[in-house]
Amino acid sequence: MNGGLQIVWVYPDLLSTYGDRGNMLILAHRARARGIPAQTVEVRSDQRLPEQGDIYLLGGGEDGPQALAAQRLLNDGGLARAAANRAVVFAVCAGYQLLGSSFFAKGDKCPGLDMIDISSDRGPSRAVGELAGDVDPTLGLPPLTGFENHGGRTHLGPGVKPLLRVTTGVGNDGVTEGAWSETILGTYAHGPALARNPALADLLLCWATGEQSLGPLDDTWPDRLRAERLTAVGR
Ligand SMILES: NC(=O)CC[C@H](N)C(=O)O
Repeated sequence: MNGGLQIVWVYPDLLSTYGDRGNMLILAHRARARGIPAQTVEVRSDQRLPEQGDIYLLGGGEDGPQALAAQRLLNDGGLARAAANRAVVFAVCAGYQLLGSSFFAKGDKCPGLDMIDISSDRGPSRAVGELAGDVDPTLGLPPLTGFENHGGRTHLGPGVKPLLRVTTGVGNDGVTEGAWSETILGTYAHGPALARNPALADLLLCWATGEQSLGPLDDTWPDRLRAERLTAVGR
């Protein structure tokens, strides 16, 4: 982090469904509100990814754009190199699946970036609706709330931990949701996830800045949103 936080939105032209770009806005806002300068960079799929970013964000996408994004990210190689240098990666849905060894798109098995120990196949039906559950206690976060819409199911290897135990929705397989390892975290939660889960945004900011904690913010509005969404699923 040289003089400020660089937040990179990866391939807005391919991976950006259900308001996932909001994750970038939330991170920049919550950093600046703590006096941490933050710069946002949007990198299209025909451009090289910068490797000095502090946080890389990937969103959801339909099968075709997802497969193309994976191919271009594999050719580019920058995301894997940045993560190997301990950049933070936060990936949603299609972006989450393509960080693993393989995923399915339009019936074909596609190679992923193999950055985390997951693989995805197809489920018996599309998972659409609210997604909620209890986050891995080692992360110290309140329950997660999000919205999911995916056909894939994700299987976790021993190299990653699930992000949460599902209480509503499907996530990876109806039992667990998302995965994390070191400074890479993936989830099926749209919403956008970081607007619905500001504590998760702050965790990513702590990982990126090396801070143990960040000063409190007025979270009246996000708290209202969380209460409304969690009440809707009986929590
Ligand atoms: N919303 C998404 O990103 C969908 C991801 C993937 N194409 C699937 O259906 O599983």
